[in-house]
Amino acid sequence: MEQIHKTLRDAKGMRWLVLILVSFTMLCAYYLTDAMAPLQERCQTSLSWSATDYGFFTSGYGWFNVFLLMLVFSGMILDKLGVRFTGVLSIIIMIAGAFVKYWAISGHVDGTFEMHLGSYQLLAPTAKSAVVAGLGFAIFGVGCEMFGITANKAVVRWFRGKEMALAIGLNTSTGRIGTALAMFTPVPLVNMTGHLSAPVILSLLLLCIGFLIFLLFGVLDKKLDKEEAAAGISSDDEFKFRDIIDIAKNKAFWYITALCVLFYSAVFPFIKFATNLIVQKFGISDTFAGYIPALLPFSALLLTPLFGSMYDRRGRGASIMVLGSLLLVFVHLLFSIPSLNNLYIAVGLVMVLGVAFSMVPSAMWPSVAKIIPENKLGTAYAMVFWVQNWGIMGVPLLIGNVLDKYCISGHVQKMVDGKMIEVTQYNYTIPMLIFACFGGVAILFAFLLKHEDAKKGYGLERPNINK
Ligand SMILES: N[C@@H](Cc1c[nH]cn1)C(=O)NCC(=O)O
Repeated sequence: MEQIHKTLRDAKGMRWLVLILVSFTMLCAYYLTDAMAPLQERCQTSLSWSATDYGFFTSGYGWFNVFLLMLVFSGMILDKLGVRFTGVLSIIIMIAGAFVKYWAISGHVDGTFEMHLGSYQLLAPTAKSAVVAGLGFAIFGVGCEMFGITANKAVVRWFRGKEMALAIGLNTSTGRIGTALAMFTPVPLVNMTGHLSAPVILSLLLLCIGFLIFLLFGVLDKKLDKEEAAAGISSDDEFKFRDIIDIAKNKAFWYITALCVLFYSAVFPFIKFATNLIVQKFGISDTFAGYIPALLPFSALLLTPLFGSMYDRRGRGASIMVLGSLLLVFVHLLFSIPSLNNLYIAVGLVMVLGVAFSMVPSAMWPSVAKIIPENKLGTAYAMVFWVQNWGIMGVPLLIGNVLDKYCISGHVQKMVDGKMIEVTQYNYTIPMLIFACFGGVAILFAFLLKHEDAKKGYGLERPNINK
């Protein structure tokens, strides 16, 4: 019988199985990334965290990635040692980070912490539990970002020339299921168990399952290696320092990176504060308030593959990014208007934000693969993520500080565990305007990217599927 499939990746079922295996761990990783977001007020009442403490802890995700250049090293490890090794390493790091985070928020750490350099105060008094939880989140962030670039590279390897954008979109979408679950399960879990750390324990369990599932992917990927070697297909994966210079010389790469950091700075940190925004602005209890931001990843998880598939078949990647950035600004500006405090408006705006949050990622990540050759892709994704992590780290810090300095609108007494506790109220107008500004500059870079593509012919406006 004539041989139909040259390698495993030519077998459709195998490609999609690989996607499922890689994506499950993505779901677990994204769950823990946002699992504390609906618990901002609970952290205030149970651990005495201010908005600044919460912002400080949230910024932890990027500390090691940014300052220790862990993301850049992750890219090098990925391009040098491959997706299987890097994937396993990243999951182990995530588990270690999750454990530290669990330790910090489960009542083992008390008191406050401050840091001085001579007479200069580096860190104002901050809840020690927020500092240790931030350290755990920083370790987890290294693993999570390492896994993100590994998953992207694995998917590109298995899907290039096929349904690449759809596959990347579906992989991201599975991550969004994790984010959606993180929006509405933590509060019920804490209520049920009486422990603030319950969602983190669930994440630890999920990550261990993700580890086992990723090992299965490793078996298939190794088989593909062998088949490609036998067929004389070489994967020129070796990392060279020159790669960083080559990538850095590419103007389109910097436009897409700038768009990435600005766009995501207006989305991921927004998610971290969104539950509290809904509580404060729309007067809903935090048990239900998390359901509204959950609509954001929900709509994104349905629409990201749709836009990915559109991009595969029809092209228009750069235009999709422009439109997505415009929608982002529209939503944040409307959120900033104090009189627009009707719950239906909140639901509508979050859903439109979900559309923007589908459009930009579904076009952005496959576009990187069109601008940068595959053998440098691990390093390229790592460099984009590294810049993006400045935003993921810096913006929550900024918003937390702005809230405590300029946005306190009052205090209310709430009954928590049988005790009356004073809870601070915030007005979110200034934070929403800050998010809108990031979106405004993102639009500019989306246009610059479109223009550069028209000049250099990267094919961002062309379909991905080879006919
Ligand atoms: N670098 C990641 C950041 C992230 C957020 N949640 C988990 N990881 C990223 O940008 N991933 C791509 C995406 O669109 O989620």
